[in-house]
Amino acid sequence: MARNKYDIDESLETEFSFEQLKRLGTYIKPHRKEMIITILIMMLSSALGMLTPIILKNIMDDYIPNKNIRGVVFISIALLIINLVIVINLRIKISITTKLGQSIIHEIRSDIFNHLQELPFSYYDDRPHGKIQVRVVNYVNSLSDLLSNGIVNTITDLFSLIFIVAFMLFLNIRLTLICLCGLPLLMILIFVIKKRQRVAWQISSNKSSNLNAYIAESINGIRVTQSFVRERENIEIFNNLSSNYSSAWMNAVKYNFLLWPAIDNISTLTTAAIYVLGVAWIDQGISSITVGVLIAFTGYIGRFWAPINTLASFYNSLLTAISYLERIFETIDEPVLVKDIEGATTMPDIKGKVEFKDVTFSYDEDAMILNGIDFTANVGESYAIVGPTGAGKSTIINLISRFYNIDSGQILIDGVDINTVTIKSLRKQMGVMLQDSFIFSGTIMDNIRYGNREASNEEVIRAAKTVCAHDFIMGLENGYDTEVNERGSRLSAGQRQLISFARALLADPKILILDEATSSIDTETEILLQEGLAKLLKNRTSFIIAHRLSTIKNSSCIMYIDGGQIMEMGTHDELMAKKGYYHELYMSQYSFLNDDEIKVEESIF
Ligand SMILES: Nc1ncnc2c1ncn2[C@@H]1O[C@H](COP(=O)(O)OP(=O)(O)OP(=O)(O)O)[C@@H](O)[C@H]1O
Repeated sequence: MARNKYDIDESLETEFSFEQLKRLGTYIKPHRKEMIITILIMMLSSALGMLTPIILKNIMDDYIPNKNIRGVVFISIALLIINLVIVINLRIKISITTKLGQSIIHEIRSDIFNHLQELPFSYYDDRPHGKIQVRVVNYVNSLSDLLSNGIVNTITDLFSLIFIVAFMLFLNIRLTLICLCGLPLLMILIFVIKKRQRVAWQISSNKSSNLNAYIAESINGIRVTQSFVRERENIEIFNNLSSNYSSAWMNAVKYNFLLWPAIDNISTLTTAAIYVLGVAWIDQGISSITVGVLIAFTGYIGRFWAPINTLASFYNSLLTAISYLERIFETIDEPVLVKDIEGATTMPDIKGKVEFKDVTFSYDEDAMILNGIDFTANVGESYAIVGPTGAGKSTIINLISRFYNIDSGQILIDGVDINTVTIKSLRKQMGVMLQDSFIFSGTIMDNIRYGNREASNEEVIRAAKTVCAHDFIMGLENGYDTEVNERGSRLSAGQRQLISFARALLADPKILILDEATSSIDTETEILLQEGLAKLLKNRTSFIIAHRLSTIKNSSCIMYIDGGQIMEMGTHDELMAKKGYYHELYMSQYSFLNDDEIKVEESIF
């Protein structure tokens, strides 16, 4: 998929596909027992409801003319009991269907969320997160009505309709045929608006997705917005997207509203025809039509159009739901591009040799990012990757953990091609600290333990001490049990980095990847950290990206990357002596210091 953003509509499925409904059926199938019970209960209610007009007919044609008071009282009690049973059945139905709808919704939502956990970085690179979120929350929620009431009501109403028509035919065939004349008219209307109505709902779901994407983006970027006083412009964009959504929704709902008045009119028309013709036929003395028959029949007309109304409303929600289902299933079906190959084996215990053999990689087909990367990192050595911004440094380290598939070449760990082992067994043995040191909502302890769920409190604290995070954590009101918000907004950038640093260490990895791990850490803490880091890096192969070159001066090897290629490789001294790219970069960082000051600065680290 091309990259999407909040003001770009997602593509629309063109054809109405019953596949979506068939798939929805697979979620409903395990609950068929409850569904059948509810349908049976509702059919009983509907059959009982059917008796009322027949009973009324008997009162009119028989009991009243014959002054049968006992019969009238008896029938009234029977009607009361019928109504009571109907009410109790309705209560049972609501309780079962509400639970049923919610559990199906939970299953669909879990399927999307579970799949999202598997999808590679590239999926998230390509679309706004708000558009993903709206599928998991809003779209799935919007199926609630369809699943909890829609299906049961529809099946029950279909049966009711069959009962009603049977009762009507039993009462009088002529009058029944007049009533049924209204149906073809309704069918024509549904056929005419069907396609437009479906597209209108698809457009509405797109606009709601755009709006959500923008809201999510604005919330994430609120600090920048306020710093650059962009609130007015943001409100304008929001108003625009919101009004687009409102108009799209109004347009879609307009089609839904077409059906009810149409049904009302057709129903009134047929009822009027039945009265006029019924009275005329009684007048002509047609024996099968009595006043009682006419009254009973008009009772059935109301009951005949009520389920049709519900069926039409089900049809409306079905079309709405399909536009959401398309998006939901699209996410569930999104191919997991970075996945285990067939027969993938478990990565043996890693020792730490990492080889890149002529690796090429691109995020988008038309822009090559890495071009022929070739290097070997030996067990237990530290490799620094430096170079200008956008050179491809983070990309290289993302490939070691196989966050993306490479285009060509090979990446080997201890001689094993990482494509041939399971991703889980590979990543479990890596300690990765990415540029974005993400903090999850929860305690500091939980956040560090993210690196190794089995780690004891003591191990967590030891890791925090190693990276010099312990002191600041103990300074928080509840120490390690202090609750932090999502993204760690109550922590400083450096504190967040220290926590994610500890998290990476806790996994006790043989390969450690640190992307800008110390960029926000003050010099004093960094000096302390260097000590811990030196201990920590011992016996581990590490890859460190750092713009502050003092941090990586002691690395076993420094790679200078530019334009997706390794331009230079060697120790700090070798590269300085070479007076090439690295030398230039180093000198540019310290150009404000004279030679003596550089010596002092260097001696610190
Ligand atoms: N998810 C992505 N999709 C498309 N292009 C990307 C993506 N991430 C990075 N790029 C592009 O790939 C190139 C290399 O990016 P990378 O993040 O590896 O650079 P870097 O050397 O780590 O930069 P910096 O020092 O600024 O972090 C850049 O041109 C960037 O625009």
